[in-house]
Amino acid sequence: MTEANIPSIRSQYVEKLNNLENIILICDTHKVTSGSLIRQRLQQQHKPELISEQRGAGQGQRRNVVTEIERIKKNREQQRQLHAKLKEKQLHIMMRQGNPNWEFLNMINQYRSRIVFRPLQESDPVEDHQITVCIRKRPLNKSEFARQEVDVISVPSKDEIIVHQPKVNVNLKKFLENKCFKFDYVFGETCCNELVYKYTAKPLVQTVFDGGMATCFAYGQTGSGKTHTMGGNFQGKTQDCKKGIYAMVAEDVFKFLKSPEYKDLNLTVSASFFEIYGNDVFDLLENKARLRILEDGYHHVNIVGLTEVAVDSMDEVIELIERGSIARASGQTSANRNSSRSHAVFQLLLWTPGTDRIHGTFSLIDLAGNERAVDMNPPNRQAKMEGAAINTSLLALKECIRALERRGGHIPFRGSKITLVLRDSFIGEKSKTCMIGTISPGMASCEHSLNTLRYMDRVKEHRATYKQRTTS
Ligand SMILES: Nc1ncnc2c1ncn2[C@@H]1O[C@H](COP(=O)(O)OP(=O)(O)OP(=O)(O)O)[C@@H](O)[C@H]1O
Repeated sequence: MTEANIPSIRSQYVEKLNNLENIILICDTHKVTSGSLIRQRLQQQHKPELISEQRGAGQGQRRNVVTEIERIKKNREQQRQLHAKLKEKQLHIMMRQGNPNWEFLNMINQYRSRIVFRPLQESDPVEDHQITVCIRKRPLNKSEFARQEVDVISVPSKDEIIVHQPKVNVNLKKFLENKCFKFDYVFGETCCNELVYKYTAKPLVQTVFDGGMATCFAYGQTGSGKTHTMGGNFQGKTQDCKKGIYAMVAEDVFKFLKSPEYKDLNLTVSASFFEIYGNDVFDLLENKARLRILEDGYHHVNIVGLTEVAVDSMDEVIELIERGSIARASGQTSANRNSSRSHAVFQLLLWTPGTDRIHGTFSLIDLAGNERAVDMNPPNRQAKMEGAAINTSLLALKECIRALERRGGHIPFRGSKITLVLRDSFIGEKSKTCMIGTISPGMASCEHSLNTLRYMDRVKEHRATYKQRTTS
């Protein structure tokens, strides 16, 4: 090989890479088409009437099912191979473009190539827990792609998550610390809000109709997807509130109300939406009016003057969610210009008719960004106070949930305003809670992601397990 040959060899190499990219794209399109066909067929086969017909039809049909399963298996294997090729291609592109973190990317890809991925699927059973702790990883966003951020989070199975933490030792040798955590469910970047809802808040709707208190929290770093999960998908700057857990819960509540089992109870529904910033409560349905929390002689905690709107259709609920979300984002209080500094609480209350007795309550909470609680260098006194208040409230919350799981003993709900307001959710046999930890996948967020996972791990200490391995 002479020097003169180098440009022509390089252009041949680039051409080959481009061909490989085209082949992968074609295969990918084919895979999607055939995948959806198989899914359609399987859905048809699972219709109850068809299943009973199939039973009668006997051996021939059974053979068809076996062939179909084999085809799915083959398809899954092809998908895995394509996935591996795509990752390899991504690595080549990053190396060509001079990504400073390509060595870490290479190590992560090597690690992933040894994992057998088995993510959560719609058909997986929903387990019954008093406290459900789960994690959701969001995909890399446009600006992270532009910064050539490396995705350091892997979701190998429906209940495991691995953080590939990049490290450099004293000899300047780069290596990874792969930290593996286990939770009730882990949702990968391709999971939609509907799937997250199915395994988290949906099972708690029954609790409310059984006369209990249900609570669902979204916890995580700013920008990790808490509002996306609770309030709904963003399309640009506009939020589709129908696609969030707030709205999905309301939809199921209305379905339950009409069901033969609960129709005769004639329960009515009301909704409220407020925000807790520091030690103050602001009404999101009333121009962020400042409210006071008082405890009556029966130890009932009341938010004095909170707007509660009677609702009996989804349109009314969506209107309230939109109104509250806009008020939260607009930041009318001079102090709180950023939604990530406050906890937002959306509540649906079921009332027994003709009385002032609450049958059950569903509280949905979009918590403040947890990185603010650990900010070691706040820019000013106000940020320092904010950070301290968030830290105190998140610690108190963790202790209250742990006390709920221990069933009995001291519940430190006076530790913060959020736990005081949600006091009733931490007592009683019928209370159920779900925590969704949200994770940003980028390398720059690695420390914050680990903090979120450790916090969630401690919420449910006796069940979650934690392993740590180091590879170089
Ligand atoms: N699972 C996801 N899939 C696709 N995009 C997502 C996902 N989660 C979050 N995003 C996007 O990431 C961005 C930040 O998400 P979001 O506003 O929900 O974060 P957050 O944790 O609520 O932040 P903050 O604490 O500031 O309110 C949004 O543009 C959102 O659309």
